[in-house]
Amino acid sequence: MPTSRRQMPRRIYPLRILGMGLGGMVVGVVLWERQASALAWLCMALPCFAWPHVAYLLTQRSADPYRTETRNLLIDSALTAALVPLMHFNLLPSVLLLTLTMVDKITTGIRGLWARALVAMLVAGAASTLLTGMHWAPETSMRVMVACLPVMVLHTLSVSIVSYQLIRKATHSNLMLDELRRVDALTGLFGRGHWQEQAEAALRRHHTTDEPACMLMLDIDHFKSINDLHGHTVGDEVIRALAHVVRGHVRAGDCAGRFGGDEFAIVLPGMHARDALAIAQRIREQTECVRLRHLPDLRITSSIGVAPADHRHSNLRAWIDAADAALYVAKHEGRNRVSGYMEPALAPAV
Ligand SMILES: Nc1nc2c(ncn2[C@@H]2O[C@H](COP(=O)(O)OP(=O)(O)OP(=O)(O)O)[C@@H](O)[C@H]2O)c(=O)[nH]1
Repeated sequence: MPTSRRQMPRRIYPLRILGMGLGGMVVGVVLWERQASALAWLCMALPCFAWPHVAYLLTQRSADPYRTETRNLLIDSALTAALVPLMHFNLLPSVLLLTLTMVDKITTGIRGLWARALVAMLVAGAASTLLTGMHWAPETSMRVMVACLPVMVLHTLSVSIVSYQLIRKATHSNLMLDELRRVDALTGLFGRGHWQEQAEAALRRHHTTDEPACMLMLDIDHFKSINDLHGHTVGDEVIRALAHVVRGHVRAGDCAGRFGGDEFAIVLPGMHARDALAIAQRIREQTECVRLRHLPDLRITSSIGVAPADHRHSNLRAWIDAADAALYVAKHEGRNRVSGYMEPALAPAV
């Protein structure tokens, strides 16, 4: 069961004490004004002051506290509606208490609870009218109006505070979701979706303003054998180490992402092919220097294809294909090298 559901009874307990207690005081003022019988006072005191504790005990002893609490919420509404005939339909407190109990049901976010509460209120209101008799005295005195004020103020404030907390929580969760969508969990580089959006933006800029941009497609050499020989955990470590190298060679405005398993893609906006090839060479050289602490003899190399953005690239796919083609050349020519699309392949700088 989600934590929020498990904590629901504990969260509601003090709110129920406060809400029912303040409601009880309003009803008490009405009963006092009309000099109600002791039985009427008892009928007010039990739901308003004893019920919150009974409800809490019920949830504490329940095998399914969430379900019990949902039922308790319906009982809250029924008890509130039963107070209305007891107050002889005194207009302001009746409308106020019925509205607030409905607001409480709606703000739980439990699907359909308000509709079930409405039924419970109608039944309880009718039953209470039958038992107490139909006495119609809707006028509200100034004294009762004043007694209603704390309920209005405190309820509005508490609902606002809860809404504020919920909005903060939802905003935080949305940010986390966005972060998960943007960032690859293993490497901390951009995930493929976000990388593609950035790459598309760079290509669009190239088409509209002629701003140069280059794409680097990097693949770890013989990565499958690293996995096969040393296991996937070591494979993951190698991927992370490569991501570290990549991160060390990109500027703030560049976009480095994990394209797939052992493949990385980097977009360098504003950069011409010559500079991009130099960066690719540095990344390749740095890859050779990577050492895992517990496997110092493991040698890692990478192959990198470089493709400048071109007006003939009608879409991102075409640009990626160009970088892939360059990567294929680098692999084909023996790996551990950089190959530029339309540029002659560069031998490893040893
Ligand atoms: N450890 C690990 N392995 C992965 C992950 N994603 C994909 N792989 C593995 O990466 C390997 C990819 O190998 P390839 O790039 O196809 O081939 P390669 O061995 O690198 O050969 P070349 O690229 O031709 O040098 C496959 O064995 C995948 O199972 C991952 O997140 N972690």
